[in-house]
Amino acid sequence: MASIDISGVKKSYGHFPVLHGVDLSIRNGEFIVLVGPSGCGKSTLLRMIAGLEEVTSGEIRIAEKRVNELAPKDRDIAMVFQSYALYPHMSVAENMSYSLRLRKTAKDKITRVVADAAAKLGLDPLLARRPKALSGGQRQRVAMGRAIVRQPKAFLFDEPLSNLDARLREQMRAEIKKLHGELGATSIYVTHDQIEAMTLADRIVAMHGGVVQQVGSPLDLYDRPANLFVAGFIGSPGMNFMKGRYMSGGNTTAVLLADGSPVAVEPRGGLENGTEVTLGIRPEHVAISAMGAIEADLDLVEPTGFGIIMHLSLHGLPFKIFTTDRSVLGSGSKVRADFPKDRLHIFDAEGNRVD
Ligand SMILES: Nc1ncnc2c1ncn2[C@@H]1O[C@H](COP(=O)(O)OP(=O)(O)OP(=O)(O)O)[C@@H](O)[C@H]1O
Repeated sequence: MASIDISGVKKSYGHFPVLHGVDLSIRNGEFIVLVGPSGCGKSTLLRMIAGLEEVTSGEIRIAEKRVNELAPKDRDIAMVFQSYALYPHMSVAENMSYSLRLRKTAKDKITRVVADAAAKLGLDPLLARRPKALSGGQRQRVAMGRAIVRQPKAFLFDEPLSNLDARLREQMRAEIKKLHGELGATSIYVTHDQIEAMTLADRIVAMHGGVVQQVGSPLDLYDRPANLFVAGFIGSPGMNFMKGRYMSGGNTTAVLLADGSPVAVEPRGGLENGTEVTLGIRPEHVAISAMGAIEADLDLVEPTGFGIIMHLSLHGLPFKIFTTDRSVLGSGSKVRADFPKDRLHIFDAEGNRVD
């Protein structure tokens, strides 16, 4: 196990910059998830840590040792890919033991380590099979088994579950989390799936356009998103945004929306009167109420079983409410609601959070 330190890391392909300077310190044993939309540079960052891509500038240290110039095989890390990358002509046991055999590890130790990993992953009955006789989930487990037996300093995961169907993904996600609890190994996991990021991470690194937008615990990012990008990316259905002007005077502080209607907010010391802001509220935090100050037109209702997503228009703009109260289904074409003050987020003209 090891800490991983990334300082001032930049990457360009030719003249095209892909990462604009990443600083990140990962503690020994921590589970870090790099999350962001396609093209944000998360795989490039992971591949640089693995040694599969050169670092253009900056430094990467694993267990406090600079690794920029080290070949992947000398970095003592294990990578688990979405494609599994198993050897088709080898059995499960042979696939799992391959790296140890290469290192000329003693036979009895190999047997013991492979048996341990197989037991942890529920692979005992499959050890003699070839990969083609396994399901996608079982292959993914073998890929993890192969990583575990090496007892590396860190595990790097590149979208390992994206080839699996939704139910299996959920199951494997829980298994990876449980395994991390048992092994306590430093792990970096890349995904574009924010649910995977929320459920797995000790800390999430949210990326966009080659820039780290926020680093924090899953609930930090959910409760206090640093900017509009993180606010919109984390949470499903996504946060509602409304443009307006911040007004504070006397006993009232409000954001005046485009149509002039006021939404009462807590005062924000850093904002001047009249500043343009974006107000945000999550669909699950809107309080439906017959006496509510906000009135919106109901366009569409999506019952998900667990709850109901209501698609509305508020002053002509799309707006969503999520509720588990089924009685709203009979509520007609208008919905009244309140925005609880403590659930409102305010972002300044640059899109940064204001508290
Ligand atoms: N070998 C390469 N040569 C040129 N550009 C590249 C190369 N590899 C990646 N890029 C570009 O770098 C950017 C970041 O790619 P990267 O694969 O890291 O994104 P990502 O966030 O992992 O996206 P995805 O989820 O789609 O894999 C993209 O714009 C991509 O087109």
